[in-house]
Amino acid sequence: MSGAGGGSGGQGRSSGGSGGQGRARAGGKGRRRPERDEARNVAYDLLRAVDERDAYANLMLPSLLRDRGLAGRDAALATELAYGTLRGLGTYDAIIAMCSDRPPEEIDPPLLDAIRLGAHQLLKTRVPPHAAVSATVDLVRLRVGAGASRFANAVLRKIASRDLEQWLPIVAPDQEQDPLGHLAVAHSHPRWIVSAFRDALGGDLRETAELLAADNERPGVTLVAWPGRSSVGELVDAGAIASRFSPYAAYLPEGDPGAVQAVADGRAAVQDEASQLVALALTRVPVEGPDRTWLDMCAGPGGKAGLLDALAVQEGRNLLAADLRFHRSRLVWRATRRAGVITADGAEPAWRSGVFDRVLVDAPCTGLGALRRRPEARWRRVPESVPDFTALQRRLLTSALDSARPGGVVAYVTCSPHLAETAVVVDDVVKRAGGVEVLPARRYLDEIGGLGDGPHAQFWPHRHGTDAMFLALLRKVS
Ligand SMILES: C[S@@+](CC[C@H](N)C(=O)[O-])C[C@H]1O[C@@H](n2cnc3c(N)ncnc32)[C@H](O)[C@@H]1O
Repeated sequence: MSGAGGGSGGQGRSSGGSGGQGRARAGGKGRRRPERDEARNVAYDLLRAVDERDAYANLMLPSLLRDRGLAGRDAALATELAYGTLRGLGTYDAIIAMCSDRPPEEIDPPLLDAIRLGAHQLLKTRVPPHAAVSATVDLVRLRVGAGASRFANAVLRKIASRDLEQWLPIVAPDQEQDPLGHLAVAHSHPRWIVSAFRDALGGDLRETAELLAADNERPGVTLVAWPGRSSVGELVDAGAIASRFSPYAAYLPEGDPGAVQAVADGRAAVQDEASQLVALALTRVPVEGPDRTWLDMCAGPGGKAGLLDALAVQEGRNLLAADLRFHRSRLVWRATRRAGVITADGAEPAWRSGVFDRVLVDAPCTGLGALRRRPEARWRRVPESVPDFTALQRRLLTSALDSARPGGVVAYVTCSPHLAETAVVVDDVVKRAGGVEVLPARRYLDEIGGLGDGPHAQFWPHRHGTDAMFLALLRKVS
């Protein structure tokens, strides 16, 4: 397929403000003024911030929407366009490459982001094709430049000549010859992540495709009713739906969680259901002897600590919550009521060894289990970062076992299903430490189906509607 564009494409001004550009003409033959569409501009600004400043889309978007005065449907549109584009850009770039006279990496980044935004509208939304093309061309005209808008127009018209189903067999590697490459392009994930997911799913490519598809869906909002402070009934009265698995969870089908009174009061919060369940599982394992002191060793920003704290208050236990970073410990302090909160290195603990009855180590990880929530994360992570994480995870789990008393229980948790960060770390540390019993984690998760066959438990977005959270439960025998 021949490329579009010609010499002027991508040579326009780089991204800048739009003020005073209303007199510019639209790209192509049209003589009308380009229209500024605030939802698309916000989406575009978010893409640029992610690219230029390594911004976190989910952290930056709320203030961007607020500053631009977008709410309701406009805010939803801006969010969908930005997140959808960030998630899908692996697929979109493969299609853009077929429709342009230069590979995506040679297109001026501000222009490339705008074209990706247009490609997303054309291939994944119900925006009519002519509106997707003209709105994107207007955006390019206003934000990048006139020459660039002609290039964008030509590329987008080529993209619009087929729908996504028709493009995929053209741009994705053959499914039989290169199944990983096919899944990577068809579901817009880096190949190394597809490979890690396939391994964690026992080599099942069909299920790997289901997981990748689930990663591209917007996750629902799950709330936690902190026991003793609010209840699932209260959340249900506020419009939520009681959850499938956690006795403290409710799904919020629509609306702003901050508008739920219990959340506004700090008696409930937003928390993934698997996050609740792994913390709960730790509290459910019977221990012989005293059960007074609990430790959350990597507690920031305080999701699991919030639930453990509420349970500890109810059951008369003491929780110590630690995090390496001061600002993360402050967030833990805000999320808890009675817990002791400290800034400390869990790998070189400030506390005495062998004193805690229950220890949670929710280790820093690649976060590959939460790709639904962080749309740009899949493109930021690199396989070279895995060994650094696994080295730290080994140190933290070893230290957690050291911190537990004989007979005490340790929960090792990651928000990643990558085997190198999950079972391999646990097997390795258990072997080296000696005197550790591996407990059947599923027994403490109400035997929820689909958590795997081994002693550990692995949640999955496509099976459970949760993040891909991993749990191993270990008892220190001696
Ligand atoms: C996966 S997050 C924990 C999430 C938290 N448990 C929750 O549910 O909200 C990992 C945390 O470990 C912290 N961390 C990293 N290295 C650490 C260390 N050596 N000791 C203690 N905390 C550490 C990070 O700052 C980060 O807040």
